[in-house]
Amino acid sequence: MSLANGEGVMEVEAAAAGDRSDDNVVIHLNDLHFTYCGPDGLPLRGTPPLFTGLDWKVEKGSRVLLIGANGAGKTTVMKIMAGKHMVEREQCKILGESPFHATDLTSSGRLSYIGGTWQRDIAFAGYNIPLQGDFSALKMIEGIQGVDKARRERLVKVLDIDPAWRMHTVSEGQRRRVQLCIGLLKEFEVLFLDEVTVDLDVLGRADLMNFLREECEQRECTIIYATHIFDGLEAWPTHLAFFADGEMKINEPSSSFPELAEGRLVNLVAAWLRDHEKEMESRPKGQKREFKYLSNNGWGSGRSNLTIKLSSNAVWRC
Ligand SMILES: Nc1ncnc2c1ncn2[C@@H]1O[C@H](COP(=O)(O)OP(=O)(O)OP(=O)(O)O)[C@@H](O)[C@H]1O
Repeated sequence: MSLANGEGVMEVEAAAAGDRSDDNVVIHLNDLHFTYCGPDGLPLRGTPPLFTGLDWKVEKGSRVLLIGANGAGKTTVMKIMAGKHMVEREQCKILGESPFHATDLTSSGRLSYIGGTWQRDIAFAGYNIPLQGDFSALKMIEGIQGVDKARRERLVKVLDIDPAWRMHTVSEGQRRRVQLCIGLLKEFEVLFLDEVTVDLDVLGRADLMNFLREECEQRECTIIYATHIFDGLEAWPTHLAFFADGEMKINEPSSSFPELAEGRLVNLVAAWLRDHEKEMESRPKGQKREFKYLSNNGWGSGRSNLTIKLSSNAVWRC
């Protein structure tokens, strides 16, 4: 670029200003494209891509409530941001790095993802078997190396974990508490929480949310929390993000919503969902859409959860 004319100088200044305004951005989705693929690694024919150019920036220290209807794509986008699905490097940056490629982000604990139930696939036993075994909660928790002892003790207290619990006899809620403790042991910089409070009792949930809020305030870490349970959450988020149709429809600071101060978060969310439903209903039906698939995002947790929609399933019968 030539700096000889005034235009060039202005362009450089504008670029520098843009860089500066991004200094605090820790989560950056930039024209994100994503499609779930079939067993052959190709997009399922006729299935629309989930994201076709999703942009999102989140600043350091934010606590974002990620809101959206069932199937909107919250889990998928969180998994992409947690490095569990491969996308092009430039399309997803967490703490300045591509989370799929920069494995040190997750191994160091700087980026933590806690979601789903705590399950694994076990040969001959089946898929999604809850993690269990005749070992104690303490053994699991102490198995995580490089953790500050005071932090560990605090978390065990906050989550009200009895170190003597045997993991094969605990309830769902107790198992969830141990999962949360393990996910929070390291001092994360960015945390993705995907509907993890469903099994917690009211006090357990309140204590956890207070702990997370303190973490953000004291250490300036960033949390994205996807949930459908909004009771008592009004004072927690710094931002609300409403996600629908593969787009971030609303992404605003909490101060923009008087409903929060009035304790009516659930009404606000219900209105967004209803408006979106109406918008979908008013769209012309039966229109054939052309889909453009930009990249293949092959990760599928070791097995296919997909419906095979090919015209022939001969391969699968042989
Ligand atoms: N492994 C998969 N293979 C193919 N499609 C999938 C897979 N996982 C999810 N999907 C589809 O992607 C879409 C988004 O799912 P996702 O789980 O991200 O939504 P969500 O917003 O988290 O929903 P919920 O609120 O119900 O948890 C859904 O239409 C779902 O059917």
